[in-house]
Amino acid sequence: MVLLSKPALEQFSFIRNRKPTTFFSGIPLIDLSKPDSKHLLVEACEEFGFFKVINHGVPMEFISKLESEAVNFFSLPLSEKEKVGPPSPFGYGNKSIGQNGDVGWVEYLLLNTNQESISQRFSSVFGDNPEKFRCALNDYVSAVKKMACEILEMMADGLKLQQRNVFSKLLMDEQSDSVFRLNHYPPCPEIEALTDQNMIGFGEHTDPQIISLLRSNNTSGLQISLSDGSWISVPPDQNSFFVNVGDSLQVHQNCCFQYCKKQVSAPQNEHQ
Ligand SMILES: C=C1C[C@]23C[C@@]1(O)CC[C@H]2[C@@]12CC[C@H](O)[C@@](C)(C(=O)O1)[C@H]2[C@@H]3C(=O)O
Ligand SMILES: O=C(O)CCC(=O)C(=O)O
Ligand SMILES: [Fe+2]
Repeated sequence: MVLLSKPALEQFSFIRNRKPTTFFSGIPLIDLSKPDSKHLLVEACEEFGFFKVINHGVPMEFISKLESEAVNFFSLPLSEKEKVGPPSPFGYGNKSIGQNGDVGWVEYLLLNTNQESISQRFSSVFGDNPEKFRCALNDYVSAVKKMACEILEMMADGLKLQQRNVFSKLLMDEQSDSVFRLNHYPPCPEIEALTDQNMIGFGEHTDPQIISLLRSNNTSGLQISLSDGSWISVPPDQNSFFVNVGDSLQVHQNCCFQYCKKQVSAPQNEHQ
């Protein structure tokens, strides 16, 4: 029998002392079926950097199929899952996140969204029916990419940029480095009961991409940091997607968004 004493547990880098935060109700809501949402979308990117989308067009059938395939995959014995790991950079990972030695109480599959790379390496793992997993992945990833393009094009529209596809073409490029990540946060009741603290699944970070689209089953835990440095809990919603502005868009925002604002608010001055 192995027992972890409290001081030993405190050494655990998975556990932090962050106080639980209350659910926040002010997350901007964007209805993708309304063309007028483009203005709200730009505002949400600028002011908040995080928003929730509804009427996103990703069929619930695709979402449920992928979720059930993911549950099957993560239920496999560790030795089976490790056949497609470690992520270098793509594949199955467990607790180690990224190349900088970060750890979390999470296991995941990290894939390139390029269809070919999704279909190759993983055939051996998906048990009796690899086609089923592959198909669920392809359907889901294609539908989410379509939604991401719609969001990026609405954003370009909202900014009155001449080329509507200025952002979305980066995603549609065959060489696009967009990634798909399937995170599973296993329960850890023993340690949580002993420490009275929640395990950190995926520690504090920013996403380097343009945008990240997040969807979870009805599980709470996602937190975001506001510009004043406070952390808030995002109320889960399994029927919606959450969009996080990544570092690359934030860089654009700092120049392009401000520039476009000037263009919109003082067009005459621009010509003088
Ligand atoms: C801890 C980390 C994992 C990550 C690189 C990072 O240092 C911080 C950002 C993480 C993230 C989040 C979005 C994507 O899943 C990812 C592939 C990325 O580009 O940034 C991961 C990185 C990773 O898993 O390597
Ligand atoms: O799993 C989540 O809800 C968020 C994880 C995350 O931030 C990421 O994968 O970049
Ligand atoms: Fe992230």
